[in-house]
Order: sequence, then structure tokens, then C-alpha cells
Amino acid sequence: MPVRLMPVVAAALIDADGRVLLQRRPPGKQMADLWEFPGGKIEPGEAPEAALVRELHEELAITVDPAALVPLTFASAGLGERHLLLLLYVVRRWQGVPQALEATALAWVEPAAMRALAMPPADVPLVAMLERFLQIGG
Ligand SMILES: Nc1nc2c([nH]c(=O)n2[C@@H]2O[C@H](COP(=O)(O)OP(=O)(O)OP(=O)(O)O)[C@@H](O)[C@H]2O)c(=O)[nH]1
Repeated sequence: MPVRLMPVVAAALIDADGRVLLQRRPPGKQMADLWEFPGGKIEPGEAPEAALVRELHEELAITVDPAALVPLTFASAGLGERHLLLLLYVVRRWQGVPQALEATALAWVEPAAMRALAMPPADVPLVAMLERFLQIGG
């Protein structure tokens, strides 16, 4: 059965205290009001890293060197009529102070507190993996 693949890139920005930046999706969008990792869809012909650098600039007004994007894990899940392939990167270096240009809120969250937030279903295993990764000093 053919699927319509939807490739999405997302970033776990980690600050000096080991907290993770999450943003809240605006009302009216798919998955409204859920907390998510900043990011978005890869456009046709775009490399994943270029897409993530672009999205982080559009959503947070920060500049990120593609070399600072460290692949961590991915999610693969049906999403309506499409199939989401969500690539999660860890980012520890960027320029600028993140601003909520598209989200309704930003929050720096302790890793253990992430799973208490309402997030899209595909993010649940990503959050578990990220928490373990940060626990072992990744
Ligand atoms: N950015 C992001 N998207 C996620 C996450 N988890 C998850 O299921 N998604 C889904 O991946 C898709 C990303 O689309 P988006 O709407 O953020 O992408 P975009 O910025 O390109 O938006 P647009 O369609 O308004 O141009 C949405 O269906 C969203 O619900 C996540 O943690 N971060």
C-alpha cells in the first residue's frame, strides 16, 4: 500500500543547564496547543539539515550552524492520510535568543518534566529517548 510520506525535522535545543526548549503550537493548526520540538516539514529538494536551520530561523529567530545539528533519533508513524517521518536532532550551539515567532509560548523544560506535557503522539518515544540520552550525559 503506497503511503504519502511527510518528512519533518525537529530540534531539541539544550541550554547550559541541560533544559530542553519546547514550543506550544498555535490554535487553529493541526495538533493545536500541544507542546512540540521546534521544526517543520522538509520542502521538496531541501536537505534535512537545511530545512531545520531554516525552520529554527523562521520560528525562533536564531541562527544555527548545520554542523551543530546532531542526529539523535526518529519517529515513524501514520498521521491521518500521511506517514510522518520525524527526524530529531540535538542542538547545543546557536546564535541569538529564541523568540516565539510562530508558537504561542516557549518553555525551557527539565528533561524529567517533558513527559508531563501534552505533546503529539509521535513525540512520546522521542521524549523518552531524549531523557535517557541526557541522563547519561549526552
Ligand atoms: N515541528 C514539529 N512537528 C511535529 C512534532 N511532532 C509531530 O507530530 N509533528 C508534526 O509534524 C508536522 C510538522 O508540521 P508543521 O505544521 O510544524 O510544519 P511547517 O512549519 O512546515 O508548517 P506549515 O504546514 O504551516 O507550513 C505537523 O503535522 C506536526 O503535528 C514536533 O515535535 N515538532
